[in-house]
Amino acid sequence: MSLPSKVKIVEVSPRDGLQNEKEFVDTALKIELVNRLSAAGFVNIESASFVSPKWVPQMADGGDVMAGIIRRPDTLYSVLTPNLRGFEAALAAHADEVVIFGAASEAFSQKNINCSIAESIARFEPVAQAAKEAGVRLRGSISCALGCPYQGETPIESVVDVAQRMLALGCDEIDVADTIGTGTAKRVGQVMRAVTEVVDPARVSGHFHDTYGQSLANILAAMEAGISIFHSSVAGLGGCPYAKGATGNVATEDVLYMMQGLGIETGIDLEAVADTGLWISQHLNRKSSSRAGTALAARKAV
Ligand SMILES: CC(C)(COP(=O)([O-])OP(=O)([O-])OC[C@H]1O[C@@H](n2cnc3c(N)ncnc32)[C@H](O)[C@@H]1OP(=O)([O-])[O-])[C@@H](O)C(=O)NCCC(=O)NCCSC(=O)C[C@@](C)(O)CC(=O)[O-]
Repeated sequence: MSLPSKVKIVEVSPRDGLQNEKEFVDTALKIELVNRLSAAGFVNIESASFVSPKWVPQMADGGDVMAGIIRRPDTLYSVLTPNLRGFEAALAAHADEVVIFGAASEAFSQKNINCSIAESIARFEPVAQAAKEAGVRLRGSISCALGCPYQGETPIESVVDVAQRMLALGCDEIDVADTIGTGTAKRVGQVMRAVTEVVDPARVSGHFHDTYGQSLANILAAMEAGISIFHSSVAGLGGCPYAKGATGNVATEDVLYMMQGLGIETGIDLEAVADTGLWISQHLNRKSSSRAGTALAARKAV
Protein backbone atom coordinates (compact mmCIF):
# COMPACT_ATOMS: atom_id res chain seq x y z
CA MET A 1 0.00 0.00 0.00
CA SER A 2 1.50 3.30 -1.07
CA LEU A 3 0.21 6.37 0.76
CA PRO A 4 1.21 10.04 0.43
CA SER A 5 3.47 11.59 3.08
CA LYS A 6 1.41 14.77 3.07
CA VAL A 7 -2.21 15.65 2.22
CA LYS A 8 -4.13 18.88 1.71
CA ILE A 9 -7.34 19.11 3.70
CA VAL A 10 -9.92 21.57 2.35
CA GLU A 11 -12.26 22.61 5.15
CA VAL A 12 -15.77 23.03 3.76
CA SER A 13 -17.90 23.57 6.87
CA PRO A 14 -18.58 27.30 6.42
CA ARG A 15 -20.14 26.48 3.02
CA ASP A 16 -21.16 22.82 2.68
CA GLY A 17 -21.49 22.48 6.47
CA LEU A 18 -23.87 25.36 6.98
CA GLN A 19 -25.75 25.66 3.68
CA ASN A 20 -28.41 23.15 4.73
CA GLU A 21 -29.13 24.64 8.17
CA LYS A 22 -32.81 25.42 8.49
CA GLU A 23 -32.41 28.39 10.87
CA PHE A 24 -30.38 31.27 9.50
CA VAL A 25 -26.93 31.19 11.08
CA ASP A 26 -25.74 34.65 12.12
CA THR A 27 -23.16 36.19 9.82
CA ALA A 28 -20.95 36.90 12.85
CA LEU A 29 -20.94 33.19 13.74
CA LYS A 30 -20.02 32.22 10.17
CA ILE A 31 -17.16 34.72 10.29
CA GLU A 32 -15.90 33.40 13.61
CA LEU A 33 -16.05 29.84 12.25
CA VAL A 34 -13.82 30.78 9.31
CA ASN A 35 -11.45 32.67 11.62
CA ARG A 36 -11.13 29.75 14.01
CA LEU A 37 -10.43 27.40 11.07
CA SER A 38 -7.82 29.79 9.67
CA ALA A 39 -6.10 29.85 13.06
CA ALA A 40 -6.09 26.02 13.13
CA GLY A 41 -3.87 26.00 10.04
CA PHE A 42 -6.06 25.12 7.03
CA VAL A 43 -4.56 26.24 3.73
CA ASN A 44 -7.93 26.18 1.96
CA ILE A 45 -11.33 27.03 3.44
CA GLU A 46 -14.55 26.95 1.44
CA SER A 47 -16.06 30.02 3.03
CA ALA A 48 -19.25 31.03 1.20
CA SER A 49 -21.50 30.62 -1.85
CA PHE A 50 -22.57 33.22 -4.37
CA VAL A 51 -25.65 31.34 -5.51
CA SER A 52 -29.25 32.42 -5.82
CA PRO A 53 -30.60 33.26 -2.33
CA LYS A 54 -33.92 31.88 -3.53
CA TRP A 55 -32.28 28.48 -3.95
CA VAL A 56 -30.05 28.49 -0.86
CA PRO A 57 -31.13 31.25 1.55
CA GLN A 58 -28.54 30.26 4.18
CA MET A 59 -25.72 31.46 1.91
CA ALA A 60 -27.27 34.87 1.15
CA ASP A 61 -24.69 36.72 3.29
CA GLY A 62 -21.61 35.47 1.42
CA GLY A 63 -20.38 39.01 0.68
CA ASP A 64 -20.57 40.00 4.35
CA VAL A 65 -18.82 36.81 5.44
CA MET A 66 -15.96 37.38 3.02
CA ALA A 67 -15.70 41.05 4.07
CA GLY A 68 -15.61 40.16 7.77
CA ILE A 69 -13.06 37.36 7.94
CA ILE A 70 -9.45 37.79 9.00
CA ARG A 71 -7.35 36.33 6.19
CA ARG A 72 -4.30 34.26 6.88
CA PRO A 73 -1.77 34.97 4.12
CA ASP A 74 -1.16 31.29 3.30
CA THR A 75 -4.85 30.32 3.15
CA LEU A 76 -7.06 30.24 0.08
CA TYR A 77 -10.65 31.33 0.75
CA SER A 78 -12.91 29.65 -1.83
CA VAL A 79 -16.51 30.36 -2.81
CA LEU A 80 -19.09 28.63 -5.00
CA THR A 81 -20.09 30.42 -8.21
CA PRO A 82 -22.78 28.81 -10.41
CA ASN A 83 -22.79 31.55 -13.04
CA LEU A 84 -21.22 34.83 -14.12
CA ARG A 85 -23.30 36.80 -11.63
CA GLY A 86 -21.90 34.68 -8.83
CA PHE A 87 -18.40 35.10 -10.21
CA GLU A 88 -18.70 38.90 -10.25
CA ALA A 89 -19.81 38.85 -6.61
CA ALA A 90 -16.90 36.52 -5.78
CA LEU A 91 -14.44 38.86 -7.48
CA ALA A 92 -15.83 41.85 -5.56
CA ALA A 93 -15.43 39.80 -2.37
CA HIS A 94 -11.77 39.05 -3.21
CA ALA A 95 -12.24 35.27 -3.23
CA ASP A 96 -8.97 33.42 -3.87
CA GLU A 97 -10.66 30.53 -5.63
CA VAL A 98 -14.04 30.08 -7.32
CA VAL A 99 -15.79 26.74 -7.56
CA ILE A 100 -18.03 25.81 -10.46
CA PHE A 101 -20.19 22.85 -9.56
CA GLY A 102 -21.68 20.38 -11.96
CA ALA A 103 -22.76 16.77 -11.70
CA ALA A 104 -22.17 13.41 -13.31
CA SER A 105 -25.92 12.81 -13.12
CA GLU A 106 -28.42 14.60 -15.37
CA ALA A 107 -31.21 14.39 -12.80
CA PHE A 108 -29.11 15.92 -10.02
CA SER A 109 -27.85 18.66 -12.33
CA GLN A 110 -31.47 19.66 -12.99
CA LYS A 111 -32.41 19.61 -9.31
CA ASN A 112 -29.34 21.45 -8.07
CA ILE A 113 -28.65 24.06 -10.72
CA ASN A 114 -31.74 23.84 -12.92
CA CYS A 115 -30.04 22.81 -16.16
CA SER A 116 -28.60 19.80 -17.97
CA ILE A 117 -24.93 18.79 -17.70
CA ALA A 118 -24.22 20.23 -21.17
CA GLU A 119 -26.01 23.47 -20.30
CA SER A 120 -24.04 23.73 -17.06
CA ILE A 121 -20.74 23.41 -18.89
CA ALA A 122 -21.85 26.14 -21.32
CA ARG A 123 -22.81 28.31 -18.33
CA PHE A 124 -19.43 27.67 -16.69
CA GLU A 125 -17.48 28.69 -19.81
CA PRO A 126 -17.70 32.47 -19.26
CA VAL A 127 -17.07 31.97 -15.53
CA ALA A 128 -13.91 29.98 -16.28
CA GLN A 129 -12.76 32.54 -18.82
CA ALA A 130 -13.38 35.43 -16.41
CA ALA A 131 -11.54 33.58 -13.63
CA LYS A 132 -8.52 33.03 -15.88
CA GLU A 133 -8.51 36.69 -16.95
CA ALA A 134 -8.73 37.83 -13.33
CA GLY A 135 -6.05 35.37 -12.21
CA VAL A 136 -8.43 33.64 -9.80
CA ARG A 137 -7.93 29.95 -9.12
CA LEU A 138 -10.68 27.74 -10.58
CA ARG A 139 -11.99 24.50 -9.10
CA GLY A 140 -14.60 22.20 -10.59
CA SER A 141 -16.81 19.99 -8.45
CA ILE A 142 -18.50 16.85 -9.79
CA SER A 143 -21.51 15.87 -7.70
CA CYS A 144 -22.96 12.35 -7.64
CA ALA A 145 -19.69 10.79 -8.79
CA LEU A 146 -20.51 7.68 -6.76
CA GLY A 147 -24.28 7.66 -6.84
CA CYS A 148 -27.29 9.89 -7.36
CA PRO A 149 -30.37 10.30 -5.16
CA TYR A 150 -32.56 10.35 -8.29
CA GLN A 151 -30.76 8.06 -10.77
CA GLY A 152 -28.94 5.48 -8.60
CA GLU A 153 -25.44 4.33 -9.54
CA THR A 154 -23.44 6.72 -11.69
CA PRO A 155 -21.52 5.21 -14.62
CA ILE A 156 -17.77 5.81 -14.28
CA GLU A 157 -17.68 7.09 -17.89
CA SER A 158 -20.02 9.96 -16.91
CA VAL A 159 -17.64 11.05 -14.14
CA VAL A 160 -14.63 10.86 -16.47
CA ASP A 161 -16.54 12.77 -19.16
CA VAL A 162 -17.40 15.67 -16.81
CA ALA A 163 -13.85 15.67 -15.42
CA GLN A 164 -12.51 16.04 -18.96
CA ARG A 165 -14.92 18.87 -19.69
CA MET A 166 -13.91 20.67 -16.49
CA LEU A 167 -10.27 20.19 -17.33
CA ALA A 168 -10.92 21.71 -20.77
CA LEU A 169 -12.51 24.71 -19.05
CA GLY A 170 -9.19 25.26 -17.28
CA CYS A 171 -9.97 23.96 -13.79
CA ASP A 172 -6.91 23.91 -11.58
CA GLU A 173 -8.45 21.26 -9.34
CA ILE A 174 -11.32 18.82 -9.79
CA ASP A 175 -13.43 17.42 -6.95
CA VAL A 176 -14.87 13.94 -7.19
CA ALA A 177 -17.85 14.22 -4.87
CA ASP A 178 -19.85 11.48 -3.20
CA THR A 179 -22.84 13.74 -2.57
CA ILE A 180 -25.01 11.12 -0.86
CA GLY A 181 -22.25 9.03 0.70
CA THR A 182 -23.22 5.74 -0.95
CA GLY A 183 -19.75 5.02 -2.32
CA THR A 184 -17.65 2.20 -0.94
CA ALA A 185 -13.89 1.72 -1.04
CA LYS A 186 -13.69 -0.58 -4.08
CA ARG A 187 -15.82 1.70 -6.25
CA VAL A 188 -13.97 4.81 -5.01
CA GLY A 189 -10.68 3.22 -6.08
CA GLN A 190 -12.15 2.43 -9.52
CA VAL A 191 -13.55 5.93 -10.02
CA MET A 192 -10.37 7.64 -8.85
CA ARG A 193 -8.17 5.46 -11.04
CA ALA A 194 -10.36 6.22 -14.06
CA VAL A 195 -10.40 9.98 -13.38
CA THR A 196 -6.65 10.11 -12.83
CA GLU A 197 -6.09 8.54 -16.23
CA VAL A 198 -7.28 11.85 -17.70
CA VAL A 199 -6.46 14.34 -14.91
CA ASP A 200 -3.17 14.66 -13.02
CA PRO A 201 -3.81 13.00 -9.61
CA ALA A 202 -2.19 16.02 -7.90
CA ARG A 203 -5.18 18.04 -9.15
CA VAL A 204 -7.95 15.67 -8.09
CA SER A 205 -9.67 15.77 -4.70
CA GLY A 206 -12.03 13.48 -2.83
CA HIS A 207 -15.18 15.02 -1.33
CA PHE A 208 -16.95 12.40 0.76
CA HIS A 209 -20.19 12.60 2.68
CA ASP A 210 -20.46 10.15 5.54
CA THR A 211 -24.10 9.09 5.18
CA TYR A 212 -23.24 5.37 5.21
CA GLY A 213 -20.16 5.67 7.46
CA GLN A 214 -17.78 4.85 4.59
CA SER A 215 -15.83 8.08 4.31
CA LEU A 216 -12.58 7.16 6.10
CA ALA A 217 -12.35 3.88 4.19
CA ASN A 218 -13.07 5.81 1.00
CA ILE A 219 -10.33 8.33 1.75
CA LEU A 220 -7.89 5.48 2.31
CA ALA A 221 -8.92 3.89 -1.00
CA ALA A 222 -8.55 7.25 -2.76
CA MET A 223 -5.07 7.72 -1.27
CA GLU A 224 -4.11 4.28 -2.56
CA ALA A 225 -5.27 5.48 -5.99
CA GLY A 226 -2.91 8.48 -5.76
CA ILE A 227 -5.22 11.20 -4.39
CA SER A 228 -3.82 13.60 -1.77
CA ILE A 229 -6.48 16.32 -1.46
CA PHE A 230 -9.58 15.76 0.68
CA HIS A 231 -12.54 17.83 1.76
CA SER A 232 -13.97 17.61 5.25
CA SER A 233 -16.20 19.51 7.61
CA VAL A 234 -15.66 20.18 11.29
CA ALA A 235 -18.06 18.19 13.51
CA GLY A 236 -19.25 16.45 10.32
CA LEU A 237 -21.60 19.34 9.55
CA GLY A 238 -23.35 19.52 6.25
CA GLY A 239 -25.46 18.18 3.47
CA CYS A 240 -26.77 19.38 0.16
CA PRO A 241 -30.27 20.90 0.11
CA TYR A 242 -30.91 19.03 -3.17
CA ALA A 243 -29.81 15.57 -1.91
CA LYS A 244 -32.51 14.46 0.52
CA GLY A 245 -31.33 12.35 3.45
CA ALA A 246 -27.65 12.90 2.72
CA THR A 247 -25.75 13.74 5.89
CA GLY A 248 -22.70 15.87 6.41
CA ASN A 249 -19.21 15.65 5.05
CA VAL A 250 -16.69 13.39 6.70
CA ALA A 251 -15.73 15.05 9.99
CA THR A 252 -12.42 16.90 9.87
CA GLU A 253 -11.46 15.70 13.35
CA ASP A 254 -11.83 12.06 12.22
CA VAL A 255 -9.75 12.65 9.10
CA LEU A 256 -7.00 14.41 11.06
CA TYR A 257 -6.94 11.66 13.67
CA MET A 258 -6.59 9.01 10.94
CA MET A 259 -3.87 10.98 9.15
CA GLN A 260 -1.99 11.42 12.43
CA GLY A 261 -2.09 7.66 13.01
CA LEU A 262 -0.84 7.01 9.49
CA GLY A 263 2.02 9.50 9.95
CA ILE A 264 0.65 11.66 7.12
CA GLU A 265 1.30 15.38 7.47
CA THR A 266 -1.64 17.81 7.32
CA GLY A 267 -0.23 20.95 8.95
CA ILE A 268 -3.45 21.30 10.94
CA ASP A 269 -3.87 21.48 14.71
CA LEU A 270 -6.26 18.65 15.63
CA GLU A 271 -6.93 20.01 19.10
CA ALA A 272 -7.91 23.44 17.77
CA VAL A 273 -10.21 21.77 15.23
CA ALA A 274 -11.80 19.58 17.93
CA ASP A 275 -12.44 22.68 20.06
CA THR A 276 -14.00 24.41 17.05
CA GLY A 277 -16.18 21.35 16.41
CA LEU A 278 -17.52 21.49 19.98
CA TRP A 279 -17.98 25.24 19.81
CA ILE A 280 -19.98 25.22 16.55
CA SER A 281 -22.05 22.20 17.64
CA GLN A 282 -23.04 24.04 20.83
CA HIS A 283 -24.02 27.11 18.80
CA LEU A 284 -26.10 25.02 16.41
CA ASN A 285 -27.59 23.19 19.36
CA ARG A 286 -26.63 19.69 18.31
CA LYS A 287 -24.22 16.87 19.03
CA SER A 288 -21.06 16.70 16.96
CA SER A 289 -21.04 13.91 14.35
CA SER A 290 -17.31 13.49 14.80
CA ARG A 291 -16.30 10.35 16.69
CA ALA A 292 -12.75 11.60 17.24
CA GLY A 293 -13.99 15.06 18.25
CA THR A 294 -16.39 13.58 20.80
CA ALA A 295 -13.74 11.21 22.18
CA LEU A 296 -11.17 13.98 22.52
CA ALA A 297 -13.70 16.18 24.33
CA ALA A 298 -14.58 13.34 26.72
CA ARG A 299 -10.90 12.75 27.47
CA LYS A 300 -10.40 16.45 28.18
CA ALA A 301 -13.38 16.52 30.52
CA VAL A 302 -11.97 13.76 32.76
C1 LIG B 1 -27.73 28.22 -10.72
C2 LIG B 1 -29.01 28.88 -10.31
C3 LIG B 1 -28.77 30.38 -10.06
C4 LIG B 1 -30.00 28.75 -11.47
O1 LIG B 1 -31.28 29.15 -11.04
P1 LIG B 1 -32.43 29.55 -12.07
O2 LIG B 1 -33.68 29.76 -11.28
O3 LIG B 1 -32.47 28.55 -13.16
O4 LIG B 1 -31.78 30.84 -12.68
P2 LIG B 1 -32.20 32.32 -12.85
O5 LIG B 1 -31.13 32.93 -13.67
O6 LIG B 1 -33.63 32.39 -13.35
O7 LIG B 1 -32.15 32.93 -11.38
C5 LIG B 1 -33.16 32.81 -10.43
C6 LIG B 1 -33.08 33.99 -9.48
O8 LIG B 1 -31.84 33.99 -8.78
C7 LIG B 1 -31.07 35.13 -9.10
N1 LIG B 1 -29.68 34.69 -9.25
C8 LIG B 1 -29.17 33.92 -10.24
N2 LIG B 1 -27.87 33.70 -10.02
C9 LIG B 1 -27.55 34.35 -8.88
C10 LIG B 1 -26.34 34.48 -8.16
N3 LIG B 1 -25.21 33.92 -8.56
N4 LIG B 1 -26.37 35.22 -7.03
C11 LIG B 1 -27.51 35.80 -6.61
N5 LIG B 1 -28.69 35.70 -7.25
C12 LIG B 1 -28.70 34.99 -8.38
C13 LIG B 1 -31.66 35.68 -10.37
O9 LIG B 1 -31.43 37.05 -10.47
C14 LIG B 1 -33.11 35.35 -10.21
O10 LIG B 1 -33.69 36.28 -9.31
P3 LIG B 1 -35.16 36.92 -9.62
O11 LIG B 1 -35.04 37.56 -10.95
O12 LIG B 1 -36.11 35.72 -9.64
O13 LIG B 1 -35.37 37.84 -8.48
C15 LIG B 1 -29.64 28.21 -9.07
O14 LIG B 1 -30.05 26.93 -9.43
C16 LIG B 1 -28.70 28.15 -7.90
O15 LIG B 1 -28.29 29.17 -7.36
N6 LIG B 1 -28.36 26.93 -7.48
C17 LIG B 1 -27.43 26.73 -6.37
C18 LIG B 1 -27.68 25.42 -5.72
C19 LIG B 1 -26.68 25.22 -4.61
O16 LIG B 1 -26.03 26.13 -4.15
N7 LIG B 1 -26.58 23.96 -4.18
C20 LIG B 1 -25.68 23.59 -3.12
C21 LIG B 1 -24.24 23.69 -3.53
S1 LIG B 1 -23.68 22.34 -4.51
C22 LIG B 1 -23.29 21.13 -3.36
O17 LIG B 1 -23.56 21.28 -2.20
C23 LIG B 1 -22.54 19.95 -3.85
C24 LIG B 1 -21.04 19.99 -3.51
C25 LIG B 1 -20.35 21.12 -4.25
O18 LIG B 1 -20.85 20.20 -2.13
C26 LIG B 1 -20.38 18.67 -3.90
C27 LIG B 1 -21.18 17.44 -3.48
O19 LIG B 1 -21.13 17.00 -2.34
O20 LIG B 1 -21.90 16.95 -4.36
